[in-house]
Amino acid sequence: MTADIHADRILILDFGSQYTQLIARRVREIGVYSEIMPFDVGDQAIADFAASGIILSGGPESVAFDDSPRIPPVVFELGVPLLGICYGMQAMATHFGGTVSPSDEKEFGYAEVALHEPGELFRGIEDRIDADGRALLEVWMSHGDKVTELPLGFKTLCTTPSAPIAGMGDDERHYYGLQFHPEVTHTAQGKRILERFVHEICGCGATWTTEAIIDDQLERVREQVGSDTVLLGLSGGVDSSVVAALLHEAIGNQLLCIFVDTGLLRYQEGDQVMATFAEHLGVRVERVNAQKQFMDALAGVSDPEEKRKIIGREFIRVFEAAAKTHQEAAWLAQGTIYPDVIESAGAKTGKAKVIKSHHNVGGLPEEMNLKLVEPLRELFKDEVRRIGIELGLPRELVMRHPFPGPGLGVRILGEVRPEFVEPLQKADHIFISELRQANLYDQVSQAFAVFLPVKSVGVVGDARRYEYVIALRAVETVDFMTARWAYLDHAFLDHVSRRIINECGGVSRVVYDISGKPPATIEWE
Ligand SMILES: Nc1ncnc2c1ncn2[C@@H]1O[C@H](COP(=O)(O)OP(=O)(O)OP(=O)(O)O)[C@@H](O)[C@H]1O
Ligand SMILES: O=c1[nH]c(=O)c2[nH+]cn([C@@H]3O[C@H](COP(=O)(O)O)[C@@H](O)[C@H]3O)c2[nH]1
Ligand SMILES: NC(=O)CC[C@H](N)C(=O)O
Ligand SMILES: [Mg+2]
Repeated sequence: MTADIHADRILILDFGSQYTQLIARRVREIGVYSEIMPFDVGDQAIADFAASGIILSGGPESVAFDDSPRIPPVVFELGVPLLGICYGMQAMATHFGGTVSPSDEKEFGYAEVALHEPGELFRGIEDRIDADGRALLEVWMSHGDKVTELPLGFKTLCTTPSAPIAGMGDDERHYYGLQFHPEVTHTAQGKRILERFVHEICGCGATWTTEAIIDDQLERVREQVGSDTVLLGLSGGVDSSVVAALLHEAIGNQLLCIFVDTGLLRYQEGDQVMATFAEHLGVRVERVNAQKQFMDALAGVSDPEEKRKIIGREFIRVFEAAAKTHQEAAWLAQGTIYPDVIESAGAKTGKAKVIKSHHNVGGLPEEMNLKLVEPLRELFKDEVRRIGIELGLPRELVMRHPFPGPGLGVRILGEVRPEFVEPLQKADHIFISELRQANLYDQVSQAFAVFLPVKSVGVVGDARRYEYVIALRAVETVDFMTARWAYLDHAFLDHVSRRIINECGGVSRVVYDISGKPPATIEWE
């Protein structure tokens, strides 16, 4: 039996901050399992979680309004340390009878706080000492409201000129509040502050490590599936590849991967996936050549949502057929990761609007009778990547940009015609190889080419050319929810454009997409 890596655990109650996921990732980076729950999840769920400590996130609302979110009283009955961040601090102050006032001066971005009295939370932490001998911290703020009167039992820990109570604490009950955000990297000592809270104040050990997560998962998967056969849809993307490596380690030949060549994959991707998994890693992989099936199903369809649904449906057909052929299979493995779980919970509450129907194996029909195995369900992408590296997957594969399940089906705008696929694959390949060559690939979060089925005039060798347009897209983002377009060097873009027009055939013009998300999305469809 391996050590229980979930024994020490931090609960994060979400009041709607943009940084809630970041808090959970930071806590895990410092070695402690953490989960996010909505603040109104209910007393039972909060108590049952058995947290060693609770962090109350920031949020967009103002405690000045009576109907804004409040901290559920059960939180104070559990006798565990609490850390309120921004809205969380303001809600805590309100709960204990302090005063929170809207401030004249809104503070966004960089600020310098002076430590007043470090207390347990700031013990040994400072960035520098000013001329008056005060310890200073460089932090990042984003608030309008502020605590103006301390609740009973609390002391002021730190101050800024515009927020005299920028941090408060009660070392007896281990309750703390911070007006700034320790979870963002701009707060230089943020990680150490969280470390003090999680390790020293909550007493959590650093048990959440890559090796321990792997050991734990191997044990759980073996226990879950016994000697049954497991089917896995392997795309060659990061998540399903890491699931493949993990399951291969756990159950060896009981794993059977189904790789679907939709004909809408990246340049030579099919051969690469087979070479990596079947030949080098010894994983059982069955390649289903379904190019014609997908292309026929898409013929004549140009609406993006309809195309996505058709592709999703054809995937299901292929998996169903595979399940029939392999009657012995009792399990279906999926590369579902924690952000998928959080986001689909958000979608279920009906608050989020459907912008795109993301292709998802989760839509598989009940009649398949396959039970689900989702070993990455609790993990963030960076944790998934570390596991992939630890399990010996090639770095290039693990650090790959995400590639949507519908593939080039949503990167050929409008009707997907077979003759558009090859020029797009080639253009994309040129762009990606040049990014790698220039050491830019890892600096952008996702990059790809899009095929625009509009013709434009060009001139080559004194002759007229009337051909299609390729758009290049490269974005920088942390969570893919918002993104900015990458400021790629002009000389670099010029070089890529020339290569694409010269080498791809059927292309007379290359454009670069300079739209952020929002208002644009990352994919064009
Ligand atoms: N061509 C394919 N063949 C088999 N399964 C696929 C294919 N494309 C997608 N899938 C399945 O759909 C799931 C969701 O796709 P998604 O793109 O979100 O994940 P991924 O491809 O594993 O990783 P990444 O996000 O890095 O691309 C995959 O985990 C995989 O199980
Ligand atoms: O597996 C997937 N199935 C899909 O249907 C899908 N649509 C978009 N994406 C990827 O999600 C991220 C955000 O994309 P958008 O800004 O276009 O919504 C980007 O990384 C996109 O590549 C998908 N991934
Ligand atoms: N980032 C936050 O949590 C902001 C809290 C609150 N809405 C304010 O403006 O002060
Ligand atoms: Mg993918």
